[in-house]
Amino acid sequence: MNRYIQVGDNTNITEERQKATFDTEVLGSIIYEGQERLNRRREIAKYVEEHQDLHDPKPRAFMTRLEAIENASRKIIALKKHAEQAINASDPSENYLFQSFVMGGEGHPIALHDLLTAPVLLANCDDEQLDLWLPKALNYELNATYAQTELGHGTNLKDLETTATYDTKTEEFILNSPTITSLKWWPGNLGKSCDHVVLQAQLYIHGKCYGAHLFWVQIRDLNTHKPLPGITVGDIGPKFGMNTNDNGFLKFDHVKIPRRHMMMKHAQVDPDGTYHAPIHAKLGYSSMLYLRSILLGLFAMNLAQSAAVAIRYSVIRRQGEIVPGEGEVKILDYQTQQHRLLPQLARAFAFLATGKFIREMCFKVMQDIRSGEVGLLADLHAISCGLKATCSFQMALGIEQCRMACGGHGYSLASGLPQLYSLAVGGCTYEGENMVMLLQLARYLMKVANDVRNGGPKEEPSEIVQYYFRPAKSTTCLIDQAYDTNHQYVLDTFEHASKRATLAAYDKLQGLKQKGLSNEQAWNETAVELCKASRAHCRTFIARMFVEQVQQIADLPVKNVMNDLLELYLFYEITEAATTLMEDGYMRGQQLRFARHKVYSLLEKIRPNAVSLVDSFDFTDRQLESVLGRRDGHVYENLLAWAQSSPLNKDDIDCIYSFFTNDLGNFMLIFYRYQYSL
Ligand SMILES: CCCCCCCCCCC/C=C/C(=O)SCCNC(=O)CCNC(=O)[C@H](O)C(C)(C)COP(=O)(O)OP(=O)(O)OC[C@H]1O[C@@H](n2cnc3c(N)ncnc32)[C@H](O)[C@@H]1OP(=O)(O)O
Ligand SMILES: Cc1cc2nc3c(=O)[nH]c(=O)nc-3n(C[C@H](O)[C@H](O)[C@H](O)COP(=O)(O)OP(=O)(O)OC[C@H]3O[C@@H](n4cnc5c(N)ncnc54)[C@H](O)[C@@H]3O)c2cc1C
Repeated sequence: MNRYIQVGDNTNITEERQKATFDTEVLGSIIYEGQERLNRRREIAKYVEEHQDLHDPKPRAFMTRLEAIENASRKIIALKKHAEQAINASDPSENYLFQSFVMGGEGHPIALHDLLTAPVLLANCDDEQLDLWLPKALNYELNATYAQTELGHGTNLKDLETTATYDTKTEEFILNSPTITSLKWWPGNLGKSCDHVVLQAQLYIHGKCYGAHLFWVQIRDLNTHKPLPGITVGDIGPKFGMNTNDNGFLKFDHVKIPRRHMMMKHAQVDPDGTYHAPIHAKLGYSSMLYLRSILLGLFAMNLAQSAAVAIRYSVIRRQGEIVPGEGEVKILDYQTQQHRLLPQLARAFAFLATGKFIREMCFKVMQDIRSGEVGLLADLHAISCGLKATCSFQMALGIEQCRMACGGHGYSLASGLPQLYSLAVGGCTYEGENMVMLLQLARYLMKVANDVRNGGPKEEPSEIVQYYFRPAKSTTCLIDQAYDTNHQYVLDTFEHASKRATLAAYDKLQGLKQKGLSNEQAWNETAVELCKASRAHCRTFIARMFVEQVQQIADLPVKNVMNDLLELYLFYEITEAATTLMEDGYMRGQQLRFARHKVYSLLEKIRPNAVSLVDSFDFTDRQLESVLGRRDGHVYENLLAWAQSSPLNKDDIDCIYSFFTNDLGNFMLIFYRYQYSL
């Protein structure tokens, strides 16, 4: 049952909805973790629809960067005025929903503040500091961002150059940017909007460097918004995407801040300069841990949005015949189209299940840290780094695949897909460049491999890596066994691939060290294999999360369709991992062919449910910002209306004609006449 069936919709899409074998409402409540949340989502969306001041005056594709930033500023102010009435403003998930409906993902002047300030303060400030700063942050009396990356260093935090030198005489820190490469570069909303920063700077006391620490620093006057003395700040210019966000640069010239403006929950500096180290050296990196963990759910939604656009469009678009003489088919009937799109949808569901697990694990770790417990920190750091890299990469490729699957119209900004891609692909870079993130997970996996090679773990291993220590049930792949209804053999296959990749990287690393290479040289020469191991481990983890999620579904029709998607995900991933699996003889050609055929038959099986599956996400047209992905399927007439709203169509003046009216134009006219004897 698809609840979106409506009179007046394009019949091509209505007939798709009539084919649904499951209730979109039930799946929707699973996606949004409960019927109540799904209902709230609808209420908030309805509120946004009903208030015109929360809308864009024209498609954002037709705005200049400046217009888009002004529009975003106007809307965020309107949004804050409406918040009391529209949502439970103290509930972060309602706030996030409301903002995403109104603002989209391109950014706005308080995006970073909303995303990070409260979590960073809560994780890093002592009680007295929290009392002073948190209420102001929550009441929007100030607007802060997270200033870590510098012109010269983003990845390698150990070599950040901004200094915070403690002066025992005045009990102040002196902030300085000693070189051009030490300028802060990239922080969101730093360019024009924010007045405070959470600053990562190297702490120096009596000439000794204690590494990067966090400071709370005011950079602009709260009344005039002018930079404070000693501060140079500005926007870094247009980017590949996220252009309504004013990512900025920042330079300090011996700016003084009070001692108590160092965030002192974990590390402290006494008035006399005595330093107290934190219980874990990397606690100051917790904002990255937090964001990497919550980003996975966002990646899932970005991918689902692009699948929603491309799948809906693919049942409207008719092109060519499959059976000559039977008329043009919907492009979704082509196997190649299904093969391009449906695995993206399956991955979106897989990432959603994974994101939920990691988000909950992150909240637990944050809670533990507050009570002085850091036992799970390394586990979460490793897996969240690996998953951030794996999911953002597959999401970005998936969105681009959806865009290309829409042919020419996918190239138009009317599809919404180029904007979604340019926004989403940033996730491969921010919060840690993807290769670097895979290598962080690999560090952790090498410790696991060391235990495997040396007689087992010294202490109970985390649940996430326990499979490395379990003996394999079979030395060959059994995925073609018909009775593998709970997908255990497929999971065994992924586990085999992870173990093999991890141990191969480990053995290579050890071999190189035995040949006399230093740890660092050996690491660099094994880096590609290390990344492979991380990806394989992430694939195993995601697959397990998805299997467990589907196993828990109570509603049979939904469970059936989700099981189809799950199988598609699993067998598609097997075909992707085939080289590794066949390299050691674990999988045979016959099994690879079995996996491929499973994929093809699942594509056919899922095809009738495709539109209803994406409908279950309950995306509003405002959210999708896509003429191709319109819920009512009226694509062509709206493509024309969209094109006609282009400022270029405002009048009939020829741009070349106006060019001819100036001197250079006259010259060009003479030149052309001469050239072509006009
Ligand atoms: C719903 C959400 C809506 C979202 C809307 C999206 C909007 C997007 C906004 C985008 C905002 C973007 C913000 C940013 O990008 S902020 C800047 C982020 N920067 C990075 O991520 C930098 C990447 N670099 C690092 O993280 C580190 O430098 C790196 C981990 C790579 C290395 O650090 P370091 O050199 O100090 O450490 P080592 O390699 O020597 O490792 C030492 C050990 O420490 C462990 N470690 C490292 N980090 C952590 C951590 N966070 N927690 C726990 N442990 C950590 C590491 O594993 C090593 O352990 P071992 O020695 O035991 O192996
Ligand atoms: C849209 C966007 C928003 C951002 N917002 C913020 C923000 O709000 N606050 C903030 O502080 N920062 C922000 N950043 C900065 C971001 O966190 C960094 O760009 C990111 O961490 C990558 O660092 P980098 O730019 O130094 O890349 P580099 O480290 O220079 O990467 C370049 C290449 O070098 C490789 N490389 C680097 N080190 C290694 C290594 N050790 N081993 C192997 N390969 C390596 C990388 O894999 C990559 O291929 C943002 C960036 C973007 C794009």
